[in-house]
Amino acid sequence: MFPESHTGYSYEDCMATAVWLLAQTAVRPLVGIVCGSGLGGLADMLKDQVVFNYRDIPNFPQSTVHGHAGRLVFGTLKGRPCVCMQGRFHLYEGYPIQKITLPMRIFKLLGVETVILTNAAGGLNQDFKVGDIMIIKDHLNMPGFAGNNPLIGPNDERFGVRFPCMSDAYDRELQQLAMDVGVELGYGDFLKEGVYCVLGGPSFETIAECRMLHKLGADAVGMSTVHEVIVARHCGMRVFALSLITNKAVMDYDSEEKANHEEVLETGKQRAEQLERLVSTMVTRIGHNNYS
Ligand SMILES: O=P(O)(O)O[C@H]1O[C@H](CO)[C@@H](O)[C@H]1O
Ligand SMILES: Nc1nc2[nH]cnc2c(=O)[nH]1
Repeated sequence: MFPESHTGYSYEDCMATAVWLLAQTAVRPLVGIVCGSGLGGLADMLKDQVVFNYRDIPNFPQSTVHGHAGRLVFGTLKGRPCVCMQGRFHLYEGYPIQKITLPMRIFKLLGVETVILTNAAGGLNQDFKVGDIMIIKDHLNMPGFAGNNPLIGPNDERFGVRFPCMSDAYDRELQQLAMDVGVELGYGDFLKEGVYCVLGGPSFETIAECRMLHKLGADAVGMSTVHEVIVARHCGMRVFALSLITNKAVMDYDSEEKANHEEVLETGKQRAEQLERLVSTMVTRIGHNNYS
């Protein structure tokens, strides 16, 4: 049904990748960042970079999407050790769901405690504008409803429990921190919060689908993040995620608008600076070791 859907990636495989990476950099990251479409500039903020192309990392998939560079960048962000995925993997690229989420387990084995995920998304909430930043407070996992969940297959307790809780997936303290930092930076007018819905893609939604998702309680729709969140929470990392609203979902049969990837990348460029400042300021204020 799904590509290689039951071939997991063993603890030993993940450990081998983590050990390989740790042998080549002195950076011991506590924060892991995932850059969404057109948001790879976040990785460029890291100082004293050690960069790996995905193709050179054992067991790593390759980025195939325009706007996802395919580099794992280690470095420091205002003195804090970080690792940053400049490019993520999506279901529609044809990878098994376990493979697109593999980097979360490698983050864990590298010592990462907090994961910050970003994405580009279509706005369903009628109060949202293009360029708004939505702090994700919850998600709707549509592929999960159809039986496609990254934790399907044998469970290795060294990563986490068989049935992980998801009602606390998005850390509330980090949501509040983002709101506080955003307001301090003067971003209050375009900082929102809401529910992100993941679909498989790569086709964008029909008008009827957008209307349905909105009725179901989704504020934004995209094709990523949720699978990574599930795997990150399963192995006990703290999660913060945000969506840049890059386009308005088309909800009206009279509309002439058409979702397209060029607009997504263009909006990313326009908001890059604020998004980078928001994330980097958050990183300097995140406590570690028992989340102090
Ligand atoms: O979620 P990210 O990786 O930001 O990318 C989003 O942008 C692409 C569509 O333009 C899709 O891949 C969608 O998921
Ligand atoms: N599914 C989906 N993904 C997106 N990524 C950026 N915009 C969109 C959108 O409108 N729909």
